[in-house]
Amino acid sequence: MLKIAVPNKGSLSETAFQMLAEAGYQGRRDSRELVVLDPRNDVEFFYLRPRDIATYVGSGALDVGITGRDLLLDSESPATETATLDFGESTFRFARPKGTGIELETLEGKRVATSYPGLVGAFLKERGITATLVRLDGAVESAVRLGVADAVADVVSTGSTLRTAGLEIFGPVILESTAVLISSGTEHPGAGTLLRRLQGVLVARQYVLMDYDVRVEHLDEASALTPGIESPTISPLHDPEWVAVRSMVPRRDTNQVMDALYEVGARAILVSPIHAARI
Ligand SMILES: Nc1ncnc2c1ncn2[C@@H]1O[C@H](COP(=O)(O)OP(=O)(O)OP(=O)(O)O)[C@@H](O)[C@H]1O
Ligand SMILES: O=P(O)(O)OC[C@H]1O[C@H](OP(=O)(O)OP(=O)(O)O)[C@H](O)[C@@H]1O
Ligand SMILES: [Mg+2]
Repeated sequence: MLKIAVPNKGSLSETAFQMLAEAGYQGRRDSRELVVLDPRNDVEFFYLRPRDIATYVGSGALDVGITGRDLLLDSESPATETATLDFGESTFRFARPKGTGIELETLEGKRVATSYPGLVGAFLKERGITATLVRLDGAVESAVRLGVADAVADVVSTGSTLRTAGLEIFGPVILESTAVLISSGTEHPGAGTLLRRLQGVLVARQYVLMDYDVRVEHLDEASALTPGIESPTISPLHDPEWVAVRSMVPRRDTNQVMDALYEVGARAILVSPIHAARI
């Protein structure tokens, strides 16, 4: 039975839960449940703090898990990233009080507050900078104002928490993070199925199915606009001068592709959602 670690709370938990449900797995019915057995799929889910997931998977106690890349690296666990899951995107950055002019080079000897000392420590060490890391659990943006640090290093998404705290980003990007699937490294037959199912959910979310009719002489032009993942499906129509085309198109490009297809003479352009996919 495949043992899967999933976030029980925090920014990643809701989307992780939704993706697993879309992938056909049994979710928990009550937020107090910590372990959920899913015998139909031969898996067992362990609801854990996102920060602890890499530790459990790295130790081999659990086979795979969903967590953030930043949390995985911070943990220094031997677990490895096997796929990105395209949610929970964030950037890990240094920030300073507006106008103080602290730079990466001048962090030497200064105090940097962070909830990710493993990640920040490794980044500074690689660059030969020695700073004092002040480990905090959260809300690190307040650390400078409260006098326990000279700068902070934290997760930035919209940047509004930083702005509100009177801070500004400086220095290089420490890490581009996203939710990831991680593995203990031991090959488990169920792990491939989980990965394919989650990738199927991502494809179903990111693509639509586009159907249209086009005159044969414009087919090359039209299918160049809708190359699909492998190649578009071309079907004959009763009128031999026309063909029907079906292809997957990135959801965010839907309207631009429809406009361009119309321009090259395609008609009856129809778009439908994809419920599930196995690519
Ligand atoms: N505002 C955000 N936008 C996107 N991703 C975020 C955001 N905040 C945290 N994350 C990501 O979520 C993961 C952190 O999980 P965590 O459970 O600590 O989230 P959290 O929102 O900080 O929860 P909590 O603060 O309740 O512990 C990291 O991978 C981080 O990059
Ligand atoms: O750039 P933004 O969109 O403002 O998001 C970034 C903020 O979100 C997270 O905080 P969270 O809400 O998880 O609180 P925490 O600091 O207590 O973890 C993160 O630690 C930042 O503080
Ligand atoms: Mg947080």
